Amino acid sequence: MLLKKKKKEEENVSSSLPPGPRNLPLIGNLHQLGDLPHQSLHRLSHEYGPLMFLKLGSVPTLVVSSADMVREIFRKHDRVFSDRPILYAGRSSLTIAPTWLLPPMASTGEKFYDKVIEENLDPMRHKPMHEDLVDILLRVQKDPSQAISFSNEQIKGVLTDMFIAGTDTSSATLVWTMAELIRNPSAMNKAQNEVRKVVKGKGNVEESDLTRFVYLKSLVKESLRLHPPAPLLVPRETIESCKVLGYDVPAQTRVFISAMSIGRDPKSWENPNEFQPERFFNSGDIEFKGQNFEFLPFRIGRRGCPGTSLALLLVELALANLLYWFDWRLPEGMRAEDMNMEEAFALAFLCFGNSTKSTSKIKEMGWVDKLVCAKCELPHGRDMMDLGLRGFKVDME
Ligand code: HEM
Repeated sequence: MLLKKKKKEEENVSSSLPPGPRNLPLIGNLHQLGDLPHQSLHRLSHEYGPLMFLKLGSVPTLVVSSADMVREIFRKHDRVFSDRPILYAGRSSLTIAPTWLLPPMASTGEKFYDKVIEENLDPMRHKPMHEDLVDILLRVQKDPSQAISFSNEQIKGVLTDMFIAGTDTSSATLVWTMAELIRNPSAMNKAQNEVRKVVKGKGNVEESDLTRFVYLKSLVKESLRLHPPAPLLVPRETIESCKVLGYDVPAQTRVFISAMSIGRDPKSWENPNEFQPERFFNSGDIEFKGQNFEFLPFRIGRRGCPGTSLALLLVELALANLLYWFDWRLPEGMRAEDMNMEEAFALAFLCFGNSTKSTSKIKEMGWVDKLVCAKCELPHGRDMMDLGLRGFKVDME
């Protein structure tokens, strides 16, 4: 064992760096990433351990893939590991979107947000009852008493961030949860009973009902454990060099925290690959605040997703409405085991190194179209999705 570890260590240029695969000139380890980098890194970490060092092109990169290692790092070096690579910082304060990567989208987005800002500034505009996000940003921008100042460009950057970081992640969570429910009829029954009991004849699930859904919340957590939409979180970068368990971690090392490996780590979770919402049931202990190192779909330490509450609200509300309104089942002859649960590359714009990769999504969404409404016996899975997603839209507006 010791010898094996020694051999692995020797594969790195300097033995004081954490273990990792040998890298090639120029490309480093890029050739080992494949179509689904989070899965390739997960496999590699089985070989090299939960603190793995590699090079993506010339970029020194650290992959952290166990709760224990995350604990070790973030208890001691939270600040050092809280920066983002420079490629995220070009545009706005929060930016996770390297807009230069997607020129056509970026310019379309630019025009769109120009129009939004223009409309909000129009003195003839009908004043809505509540200020929207753009109104608030424009108000703060003009207020001389505010300590911060920012340009229209930065407002556009913030709106882009929210759009990019918020939409695909939330819908992927909803879709994975639906898929798991279809494969687990007893969980589906429990969730449906809970929602229908709480809402009983009201006709619609409302935001105020959400606090009463204990089982439904555990479903969403379990889905995020197994299928985190940002399986490597969003890349961090070390501010300065530091030592982790005696290994050197250089300054400006890119850091991927493998939320996916951590969520399926058998040391932290019993039957880690099984969908068992009960593990979270009534457990107020395991939360999204980044302090439960075995469960990190939204954040770790001081830096994390500012949209967590909104995301949970959107997903829970959509899911509850879908459970309230529909009995879901697959068409005759199609078995739950036949559903394709493979992940596929999906453009969710979370940036992985120098290319856009990848929140994980179910490979073939064909089954969504085939979902049958038990009341009218017609396949209208798409309508169901629309209903859920309309919930998103209404709330986002
Ligand atoms: C299920 C839905 C979502 C998931 C799983 C998710 C997950 C994440 C993760 C893992 C990060 C990086 C955290 C880290 O490095 O520690 C992040 C960052 C971010 N998220 Fe989310 N997110 C979701 C929804 C949203 C929504 C709805 C919004 C806003 C409307 C949003 C806005 C952002 C922004 C702006 C950042 C960058 C923050 C920074 O760089 O400091 N996210 N998200």
